[in-house]
Amino acid sequence: MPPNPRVAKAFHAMKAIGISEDKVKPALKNLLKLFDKNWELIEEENYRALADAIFEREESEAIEQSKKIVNNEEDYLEEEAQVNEEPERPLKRLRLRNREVAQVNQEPERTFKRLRLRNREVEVLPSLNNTSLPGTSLVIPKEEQVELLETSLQNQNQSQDKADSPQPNTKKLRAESQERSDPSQPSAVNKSQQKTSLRTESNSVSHPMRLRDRGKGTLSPQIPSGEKRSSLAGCHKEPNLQPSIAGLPKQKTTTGHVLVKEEPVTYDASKLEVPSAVTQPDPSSKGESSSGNGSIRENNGPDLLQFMGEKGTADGVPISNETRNNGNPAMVSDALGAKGTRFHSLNGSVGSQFDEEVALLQEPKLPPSCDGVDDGMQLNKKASENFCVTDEENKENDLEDTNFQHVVVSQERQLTPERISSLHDVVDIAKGQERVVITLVNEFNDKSPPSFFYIPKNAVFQNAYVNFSLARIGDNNCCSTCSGDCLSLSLPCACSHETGGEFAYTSDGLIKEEFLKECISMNRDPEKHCQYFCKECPLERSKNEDIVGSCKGHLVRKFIKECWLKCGCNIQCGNRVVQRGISRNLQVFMTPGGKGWGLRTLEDLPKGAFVCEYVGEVLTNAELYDRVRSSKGEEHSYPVLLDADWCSEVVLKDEDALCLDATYYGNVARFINHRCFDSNMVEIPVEVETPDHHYYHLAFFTTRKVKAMEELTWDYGIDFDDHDHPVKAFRCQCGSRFCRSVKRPSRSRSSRR
Ligand SMILES: C[S@@+](CC[C@H](N)C(=O)[O-])C[C@H]1O[C@@H](n2cnc3c(N)ncnc32)[C@H](O)[C@@H]1O
Repeated sequence: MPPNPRVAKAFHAMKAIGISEDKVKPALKNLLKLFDKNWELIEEENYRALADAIFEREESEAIEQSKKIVNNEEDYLEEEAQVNEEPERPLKRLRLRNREVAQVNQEPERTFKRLRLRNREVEVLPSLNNTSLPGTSLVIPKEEQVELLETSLQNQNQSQDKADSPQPNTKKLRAESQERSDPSQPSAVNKSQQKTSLRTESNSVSHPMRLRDRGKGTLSPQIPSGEKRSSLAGCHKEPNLQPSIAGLPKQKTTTGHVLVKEEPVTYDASKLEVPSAVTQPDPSSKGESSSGNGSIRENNGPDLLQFMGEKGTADGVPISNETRNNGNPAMVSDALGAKGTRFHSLNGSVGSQFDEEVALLQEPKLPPSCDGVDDGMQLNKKASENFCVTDEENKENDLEDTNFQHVVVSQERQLTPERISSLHDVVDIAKGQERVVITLVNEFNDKSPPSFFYIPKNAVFQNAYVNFSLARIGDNNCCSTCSGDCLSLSLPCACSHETGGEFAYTSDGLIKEEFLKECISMNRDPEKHCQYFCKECPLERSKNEDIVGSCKGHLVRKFIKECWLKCGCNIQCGNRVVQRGISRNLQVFMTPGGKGWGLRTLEDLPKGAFVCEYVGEVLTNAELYDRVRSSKGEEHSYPVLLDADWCSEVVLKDEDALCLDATYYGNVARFINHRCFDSNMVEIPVEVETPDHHYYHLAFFTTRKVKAMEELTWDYGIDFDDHDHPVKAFRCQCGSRFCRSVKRPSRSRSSRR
């Protein structure tokens, strides 16, 4: 049955004020009954009746819940009141919002004790329905908690007569809400984003992370087109090229960064701060991903978005709405009505016809890992300590399945609609553009997510020359006579030629063991692998056009070659993994170790699993160089260097020397932090649209099994000793025992890389 457009409109109207479908559905159903399906009454005054019904429903649920809590704790409290007369109110522990607090009890002082007890015991909010997602879990700043508590106490004092007269703190809250909803006022999120983008005191600058196969210098020179260059084509080994650059003889990438964290470098990754709140992935999500069901939303088209000549990204000026809406990218800091924003699906039992209508209207359900919040669950201390498992920790301790009992604090339901709308983007930072929902949580501080446009595929910024023409793909570069799944062929097709006559993938969609091993080795021990050396290296020239340093070498990398448009196989072909996009349950989270945001997996990942691609703007190195110079200390995500046929005999033009920058346009990979040497992911170049390595995709695969909740990391290849580089490296907090930024007198080269 086609969806009832009126239901859809009602959902849409509620969504616009931050109310998710699962809340709308039962209320709408009731109203339809109540009004005998008279839609006019519901639609009046922009669905006012519906909004009221939802809020009333919430309130009565809260009252119910509060009553339960009161009953449960009554006895204990009596005891506690006699034994323990704590003089100080442990305000900081309290996380209840005023409405709920006000409903707990009519006696303020007593309520307070109850709250204190409850928070001490469990630090969990009462009775939360399943509308909360890990991605919506945000801790209320401490000051706000205090404010809320005070507000609630005053509310209680006056609750007998339910007077309408505004109370001081309520006023404050209202003012805050109004401010947020007032379009003329920047929202709280936007304010902090502004703060981030305006930060000038720091010395952050970007630099491209170089693919280790392709050389070392990072910033491209301003090369006049047509200038004759000589380079040495061919491959020869030249180990110990730069003994002075310990640990990273082939790459050096450095960066300065805005937020050089003051926290000490920790080598023991297990000593992590206990979080105030944690989220729980649904155990049922384990091992599951949407990859298995073959639901593909977008692919088969060119894997590159063209944004030729877009202005404003280089200097961080946000792109206009029209620009955004016409293209795929969606700015993550957007407020209401964002394309593809999803809310939690319904779970209530609702009547038949309505159900069908609603079911058809619903956007895809969130992955199971996103909705497994157990209401009122007690905080399991062990779980909270383990909430964030570092790869080091996991490797060494081989954590048994820890049955994490993660608890969400401060959930969606407690927030005002205004607040919800300002935060709702964190439900899916990909804004519906990936096959999975990617949530974002901050359990440590009140930092907002960075402002950037989420794009699921690379996009050309301006000058980069990327040629996708079908004519370039010859018979040897595709398998036009294949059908179905190329991996099932007894004799591998032409698309396996580049990987030595064998496909890089197993039939389970993982990278083959040997292939993976070699890629890891190339990253960890580049000196052991074949390199090219340019006579005159464009990357070196970029550092200093007057005195060009010698080429540091360009690794001859292993590439994955995937089937593409001219191939006869289907999109489910086992040789099309990266182009199908992200299929794993991932989450952006605030790391506790001073590295800022990071990316973690919400499900166990096997070794060799594709996680995500590094997506960003395709820039020429010259453009990047300009960008870095003009960014003047602005925080920059890490650019990576792409191939430029460095060693070819032809003259390299500016538009041939490419890199990817995810600072202003990027995907989830822009949140992946660096870990020296033993990171749990490795980057592997993937050739999809082009038959050469001029432009390619950079994909991350796991180097070992990765447990759910572990942070995902990769080795940026930074040379922390490269003080000559125009950009300074950040202070590494990776916690690896092989950390290259740690000064150890006896550190040998091999111990570092
Ligand atoms: C690609 S971004 C990663 C996401 C970033 N943490 C954020 O909050 O947006 C790279 C930046 O993250 C920080 N970072 C990444 N790995 C780090 C590490 N091991 N130690 C300290 N900071 C790190 C640095 O500030 C670096 O410039």
